[in-house]
Amino acid sequence: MILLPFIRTACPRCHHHIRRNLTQINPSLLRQYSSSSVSDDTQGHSEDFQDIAGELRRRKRKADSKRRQYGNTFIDHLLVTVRGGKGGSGACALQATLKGSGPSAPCGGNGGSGGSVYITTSPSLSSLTTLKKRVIGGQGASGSGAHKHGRRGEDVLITVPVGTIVKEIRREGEEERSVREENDLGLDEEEKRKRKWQRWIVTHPSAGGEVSPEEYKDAEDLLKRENRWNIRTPSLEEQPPIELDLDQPLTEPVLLAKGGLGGLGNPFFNSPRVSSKGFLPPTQTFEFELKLLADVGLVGFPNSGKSTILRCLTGKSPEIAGYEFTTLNPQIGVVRVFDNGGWSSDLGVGEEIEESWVKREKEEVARLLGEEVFPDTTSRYNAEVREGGRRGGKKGEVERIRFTISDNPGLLPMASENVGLGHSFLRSIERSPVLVYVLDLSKTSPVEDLRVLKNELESYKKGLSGRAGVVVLNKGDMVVEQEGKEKIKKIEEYLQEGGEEMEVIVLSGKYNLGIQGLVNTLVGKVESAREERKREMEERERMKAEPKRVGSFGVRRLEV
Ligand SMILES: Nc1nc2c(ncn2[C@@H]2O[C@H](COP(=O)(O)OP(=O)(O)OP(=O)(O)O)[C@@H](O)[C@H]2O)c(=O)[nH]1
Ligand SMILES: [Mg+2]
Repeated sequence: MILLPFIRTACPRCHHHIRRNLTQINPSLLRQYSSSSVSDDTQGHSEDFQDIAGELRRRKRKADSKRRQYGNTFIDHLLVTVRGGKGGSGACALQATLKGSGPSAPCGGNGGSGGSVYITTSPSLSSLTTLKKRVIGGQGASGSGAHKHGRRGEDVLITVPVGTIVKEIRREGEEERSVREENDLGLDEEEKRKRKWQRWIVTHPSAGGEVSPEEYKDAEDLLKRENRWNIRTPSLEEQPPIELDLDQPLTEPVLLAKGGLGGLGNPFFNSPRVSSKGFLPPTQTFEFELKLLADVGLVGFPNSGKSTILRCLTGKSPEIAGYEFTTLNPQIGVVRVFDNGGWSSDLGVGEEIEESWVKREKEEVARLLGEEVFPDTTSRYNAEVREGGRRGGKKGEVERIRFTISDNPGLLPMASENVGLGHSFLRSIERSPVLVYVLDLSKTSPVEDLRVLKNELESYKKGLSGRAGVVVLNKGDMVVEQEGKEKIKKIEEYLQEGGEEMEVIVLSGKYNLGIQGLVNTLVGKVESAREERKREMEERERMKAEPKRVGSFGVRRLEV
């Protein structure tokens, strides 16, 4: 019963349901076909319809392959071409006059300016997936008769996650591009001049024959006087590239690309057949790089239990499975810690965390039996909060601190050389002030794993390995006491040798044991990292406010 509507909608031969699908997907495609023989086809399975179904399948396949190509739905690096909208052209129009009452006055309106492209941040985004590869501001409308100016083009807003770094890497003015192309073609000066006129001036030869070079020249001079002729785009050397580090939410949008000026109508040229074109702004290429901003980052080899630990700490339920590279994209969860030491988890101590496929199968059975199934843990968690039956966060309990934690794809030796998922994940932990090494205690030599992890972080970025303040030895349930003690001793000795102060915590993520100790440690680390950052910010502000001094005489420089 549940599957029936889905199957009927997906049936490529059923006229009615395909038709409904199409209205949702592409109205223009539907319009194109609705006038054809479909309505005459009483069976509802006409040739045209098979074409549409094929087209839909082709599009879906294309979209799916694109998604796969980008590793599911997470993108953290992207090049985007941005251009402000083109200005609309000025109009050539003449006022209607009575017969014999002299020449008509020009009355063409100016073109509207093009829309600009702005950028803003959204705390609800955690990937660059929603970004288009080409963003263009709306085009300004052309002017029209009776001095009607064209409408302004619409502004476009790009929304990115907090933590995105934006860098302008290429900028090419349309005028410069045309000139370069003309030089490549080897055109002579006369031809170049003509082309330039055509680029900037609109003419209407229908109103009184061919436009003479003198008329063009006059129009050029007038536009030059208004600084609307041959608008140059400064190169990246002349005007530094735009660089934004959006590590804080933006309070208001920032301009990336300005829309072009609109053209001028024929009254400006005092001519019946000359107006000017709108300005086509330069094309800018931006590099977008997302460095997620979680307070805590989990780092470890594949299968060490990072996702299981995220599940223990938060209401989030990431994919958990007994094979490597289950997690392909960084996941961020929020840990809320309450005054009584409890935290935001719906699990009881010792409660087993099942692998995702087991959980899904059980849910399916429960659904068939008609039992209530929460689609994910977040809603189960919310339901329990509502009922007040959850540990921590009950009515009257106060939240002490809240921090974010990222579960990352597993790291492989040579990840710093981009082996495995390499940089894509190292990029996202780079900004977490607290890193947690997650080691599998059941493996032969966890201390060797720790050594490799540290080396990888260090070779990716100097000093990064020292940011880790915690070593978690997971799967503590899988080792016998003596073996466990020996392994822990080796790790502690290794840390002592390096003179590193790291907390070592043994736990079992799968059975939700020992998590309280991890929560307490993380709270301490996050609090001191935040204080440190606050101090740094205050210091930076102080440096900015201090008057600049020249030489050793302490003379104040006059700020102009
Ligand atoms: N016995 C035991 N098994 C665990 C423990 N923690 C995790 N596991 C199991 O280890 C396997 C891997 O767990 P994940 O949480 O998916 O590991 P991961 O580090 O996220 O793995 P990748 O996403 O592939 O990098 C799963 O089968 C878990 O059930 C634990 O404490 N004890
Ligand atoms: Mg995982």
